[in-house]
Amino acid sequence: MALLTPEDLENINRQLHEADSTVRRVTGLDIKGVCKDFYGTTPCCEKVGIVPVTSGNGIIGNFSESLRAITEYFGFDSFVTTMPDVSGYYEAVRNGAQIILMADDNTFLAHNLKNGKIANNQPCTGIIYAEIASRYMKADSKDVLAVGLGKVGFPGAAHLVNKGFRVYGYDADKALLEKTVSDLGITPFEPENPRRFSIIFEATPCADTVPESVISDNCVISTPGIPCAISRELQEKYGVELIMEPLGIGTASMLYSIL
Ligand SMILES: NC(=O)C1=CN([C@@H]2O[C@H](COP(=O)(O)OP(=O)(O)OC[C@H]3O[C@@H](n4cnc5c(N)ncnc54)[C@H](O)[C@@H]3O)[C@@H](O)[C@H]2O)C=CC1
Ligand SMILES: N[C@@H](CCCCNC(=O)[C@H]1CCC=N1)C(=O)O
Repeated sequence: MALLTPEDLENINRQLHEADSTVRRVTGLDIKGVCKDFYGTTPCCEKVGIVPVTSGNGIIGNFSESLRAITEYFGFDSFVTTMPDVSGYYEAVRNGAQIILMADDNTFLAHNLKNGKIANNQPCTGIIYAEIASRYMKADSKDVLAVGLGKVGFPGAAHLVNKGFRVYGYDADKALLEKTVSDLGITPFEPENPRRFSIIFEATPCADTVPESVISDNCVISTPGIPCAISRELQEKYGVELIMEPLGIGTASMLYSIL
């Protein structure tokens, strides 16, 4: 699993603000507005306990601190426990947390202790980035290119199919692409005869996975994938609306989904 680095999370508040203004330009709503409209829920200062976890590759510098800044940005009352792991979980509950946020190297979860609802970051991230892309006000058709059909990309592509979009899918893993084509009934995209899209959704751990041949002027590229799916040069050349942020939008999706 591709893990975040402390560098990915630098200036998380600036990254969130920048992503929010792009989301507003693309959909007419800010991230809060999209989450509220999509999930039908609104935060009202729920107490969120953020528990650092030392397993596997261990604690990621400023991961917990970023989650605190993100939860505050979206209207929650949050704290990071002083202890990690089991002791931290105990500390969070004893200090009145209604929602637990914690992540090991494979699963990043949000658990609402009051209503029992639980969310996983990977599907929640794919679905919210796909939802934002699907709300692009200037889209010229219902055709979408989805690049990367893994733990984040597949749920996002499935969400776009469910919303009635014509999804053209691509993944470097041919077997996975074939399975996704049959599971979701999407069209396999062939890089050898490309066409241009006004909506592109990318979720891969590789850079430059969206070729120039598929980019149309002012298209939306909604991409949780890290590193970025296109170069700064291509983004400027085509006036691409790039929705890309390392942690906050996916975390908001998790939290709104369990309220
Ligand atoms: N921004 C955010 O909030 C979040 C970002 N992520 C990031 O999203 C990315 C995807 O995560 P997962 O879905 O969990 O990974 P995954 O490994 O389950 O799926 C990635 C997929 O991309 C495909 N792929 C790799 N290189 C490719 C290429 N050049 N062209 C086409 N397909 C290619 C792989 O075959 C794989 O199927 C990672 O970079 C991860 O760090 C994950 C969660 C949240
Ligand atoms: N155990 C560590 C956190 C590990 C998080 C690993 N997961 C990722 O990097 C995923 C989450 C969103 C994007 N990638 C800590 O508590 O500091």
